[in-house]
Amino acid sequence: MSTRIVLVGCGHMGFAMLKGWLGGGVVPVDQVAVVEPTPALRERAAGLGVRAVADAEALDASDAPELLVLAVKPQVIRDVAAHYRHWGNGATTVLSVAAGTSIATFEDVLGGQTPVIRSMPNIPAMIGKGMIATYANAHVSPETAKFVEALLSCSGAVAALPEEAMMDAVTAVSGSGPGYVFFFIEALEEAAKRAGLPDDVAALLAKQTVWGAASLAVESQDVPAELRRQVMSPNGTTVAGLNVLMDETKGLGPLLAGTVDAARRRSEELGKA
Ligand SMILES: NC(=O)C1=CN([C@@H]2O[C@H](COP(=O)(O)OP(=O)(O)OC[C@H]3O[C@@H](n4cnc5c(N)ncnc54)[C@H](OP(=O)(O)O)[C@@H]3O)[C@@H](O)[C@H]2O)C=CC1
Ligand SMILES: O=C(O)[C@@H]1CCC=N1
Repeated sequence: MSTRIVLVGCGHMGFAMLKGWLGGGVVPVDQVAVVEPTPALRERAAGLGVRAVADAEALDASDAPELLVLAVKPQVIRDVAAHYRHWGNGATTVLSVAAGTSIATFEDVLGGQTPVIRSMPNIPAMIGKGMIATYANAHVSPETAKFVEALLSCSGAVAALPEEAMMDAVTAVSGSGPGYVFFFIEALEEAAKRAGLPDDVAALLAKQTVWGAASLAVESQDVPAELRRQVMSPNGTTVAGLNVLMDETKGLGPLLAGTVDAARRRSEELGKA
């Protein structure tokens, strides 16, 4: 059986996506190969049933996959991609998840006719609840585009972007976003402890509140602002709390705007490095 997908880099994001694909049943395990230099991570991937090797040289160069997924750090992606130059300008489509790295970078390293899909997933892909944005160059065939959409859908919601330039903003919002939300949970837990609650109760309240509110926001016909109003009893406790959180200069609104802007600028910088 020939290899349909080669996944290069099976760290946090690569493994999260691999789990989603195999869980979704879109591709059988014997059609996926993983390249990962770290032995423990290679063993973790092999534990899912896929073939896992330490470097590109361990793969058969004549066995060109339909998809070459690059899930390594932006700082090394150019050097890593160069090991797969023999699959450029051909039938193999490159799917990148790297922050900042442009399609032009892959065309430069692998050849200008190489089909490339740039994507930005996020870590909840691990449990099929990710957000994945994509942008493809003109060389990607409709059949491969359909296969990749089915594959990525195993990991969560998929949105095709109208312009590649939007990828930096997407990275700052949904790519990094789980990090912001995890910190919100940590901060709510800390505040709960400071308010006198035991550690285990504080941890449970923080996680369950964010999970419940996020689930309701996704499932409800009402927009989040309407759901918020439903919690705000006149002159009640929520109003008192939100008066702090919604402060126009020091509240969460300007703080998040600054947060997303800093992450977007860093994504742009990574693209220039
Ligand atoms: N983490 C996240 O939430 C998200 C990450 N991304 C993107 O995903 C990419 C990977 O990030 P992340 O998973 O967090 O990083 P990790 O460091 O967890 O994973 C990258 C893995 O690639 C391995 N690697 C290094 N060189 C090679 C090589 N030549 N061949 C194969 N594997 C190699 C690394 O090994 P070693 O450590 O030994 O170098 C590491 O295990 C980045 O480009 C990032 O921008 C995108 C969206 C979200
Ligand atoms: O922090 C990063 O650079 C990567 C990209 C988005 C999430 N993690």
